[in-house]
Amino acid sequence: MIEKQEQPPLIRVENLSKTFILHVQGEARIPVFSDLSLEVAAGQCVALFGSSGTGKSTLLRSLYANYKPGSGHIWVRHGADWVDMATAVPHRVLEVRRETMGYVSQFLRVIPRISARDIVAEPLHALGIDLEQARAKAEVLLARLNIPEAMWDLAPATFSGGEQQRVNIARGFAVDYPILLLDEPTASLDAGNRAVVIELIREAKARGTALVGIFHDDEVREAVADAVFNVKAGELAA
Ligand SMILES: Nc1ncnc2c1ncn2[C@@H]1O[C@H](COP(=O)(O)OP(=O)(O)OP(=O)(O)O)[C@@H](O)[C@H]1O
Repeated sequence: MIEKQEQPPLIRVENLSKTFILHVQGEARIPVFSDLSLEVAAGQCVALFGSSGTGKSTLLRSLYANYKPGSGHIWVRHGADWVDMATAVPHRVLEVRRETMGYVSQFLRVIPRISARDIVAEPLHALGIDLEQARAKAEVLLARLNIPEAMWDLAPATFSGGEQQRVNIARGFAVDYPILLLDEPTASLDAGNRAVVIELIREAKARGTALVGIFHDDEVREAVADAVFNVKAGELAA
């Protein structure tokens, strides 16, 4: 029997705690989670789980260094180094985001007058990929996500919610990041486009990407997640 090769971890969360302090409301304290530890390996997809308000989004945003945790570490494998996103200086955070860690948020940040094609191509071009090559990859992704060709030259400000979300997903998958964070990537998609997103996630896993996501859709979670992390209990279950 051939033993399954153990994959190396790409994310190591250690004893992470977060309390929001509302300075404009009399220093009110909102404890969200404490002492969370979690490892995510190459090729593994971990779904964050918990009822509304347990801190799934807060954890995901902390991994991306949008929020600063109160204590603990978020080690991410960045090339040959380990970078702690909890303490990294801003230029290091930006470097990790550019090269190592992608993030698909729920909503597209539209940029006036920039076409859908260029919004998707931009993260690749930022890595030094030739613009025409980056645009070609953007077109493949936009086509897979069923954005009609006639819309590729348009700025997505006027697109529907689902169309904007699909442009956002295309942008998130443009670069083959070693780590990808997904915040409800299928929230406003129909069944056909949900299936495309499932395929994209499976392809990323096969390439060795480590994924952490929030999937409210049971069907999507079951199709892609290898393990579920209960944010309230701080426990990982297969
Ligand atoms: N920027 C913020 N400032 C203050 N409190 C916040 C902030 N973001 C989240 N919270 C609080 O932290 C707690 C966790 O919120 P979070 O959005 O992480 O939960 P969630 O599990 O993702 O919920 P849902 O499933 O409803 O999206 C909530 O009580 C929320 O009010």
